[in-house]
Amino acid sequence: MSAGVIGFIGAGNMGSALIGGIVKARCAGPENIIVYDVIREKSLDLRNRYNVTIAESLSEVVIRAGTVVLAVKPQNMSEVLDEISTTLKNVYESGAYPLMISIAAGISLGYLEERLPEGVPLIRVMPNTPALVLKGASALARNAHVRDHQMEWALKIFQSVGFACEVEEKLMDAVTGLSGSGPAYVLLFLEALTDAGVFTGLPRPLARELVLHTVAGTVALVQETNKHFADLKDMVTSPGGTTIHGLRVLECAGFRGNIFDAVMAAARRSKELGT
Ligand SMILES: NC(=O)C1=CN([C@@H]2O[C@H](COP(=O)(O)OP(=O)(O)OC[C@H]3O[C@@H](n4cnc5c(N)ncnc54)[C@H](O)[C@@H]3O)[C@@H](O)[C@H]2O)C=CC1
Ligand SMILES: O=C(O)[C@@H]1CCC=N1
Repeated sequence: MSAGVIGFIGAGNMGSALIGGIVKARCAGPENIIVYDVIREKSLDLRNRYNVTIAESLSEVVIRAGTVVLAVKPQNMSEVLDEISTTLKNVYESGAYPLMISIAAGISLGYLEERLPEGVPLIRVMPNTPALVLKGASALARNAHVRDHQMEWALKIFQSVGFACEVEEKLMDAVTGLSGSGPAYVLLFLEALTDAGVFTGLPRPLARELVLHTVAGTVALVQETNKHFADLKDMVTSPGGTTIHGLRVLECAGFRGNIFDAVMAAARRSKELGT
């Protein structure tokens, strides 16, 4: 096992987003990243793009990596854990356990502990897809076997692809419903806003540019002024003007309530996936 080697089990949307981000941010060189996916084309694609190493089996990742990221769907987690459990015991007999990191929605530390040998250091993470462009948001929760330096290393990995912080595990379902699933809500909004621009007569490329600059500019406005969202909203909203007419339609359609419901539904699903 090499301490600096990061192994990935699963190279789908999220595994590849993290690998791309880690390489771009130079958190680890491609020579220190090893990947295994049951669909070999996915690993080959990553090797073509980033020059990372391909493993021939799950066990090879566990044997060679000091940190192993489990990036398979929650539904595939049980089979993966069964398969790596024995290898983990063998690795321990010749040294120490690798740090195991799961990014699977809903899969709790307790679930992982039950299926892996006693004493394995485990971190549960909820990242999101903007990690691919180093703008991700991740929350990390650890079990009792994770030492501070291991947590710092894991935070460093996820900070290399954006914002990352440690939270108590009881907050993970809420984090999943908000920032894990959040990019999809935002993209739906961006798409709807663009379509609305097209509906009112704007050429699509222009509508898209206006939407992207409006959203990026608004985020920058909040970050730079640090003002409350409502104060900045009021700045846009003239008495009897255009904005208040638009806002009224959104309020009457239950815009805020729908967002509450969406985040709650996703958080509930995260909880269900872990049971
Ligand atoms: N997509 C997202 O926005 C986010 C996903 N997640 C979590 O990340 C995990 C992965 O999600 P995605 O990347 O979206 O899914 P995905 O389906 O794109 O990727 C999963 C990969 O795992 C591979 N796989 C399945 N069984 C395997 C096995 N036994 N050994 C090795 N590889 C195997 C599949 O071939 C696939 O490439 C999930 O647990 C999800 O909850 C977390 C945060 C955000
Ligand atoms: O939809 C999902 O289950 C995953 C977890 C968070 C974002 N995507």
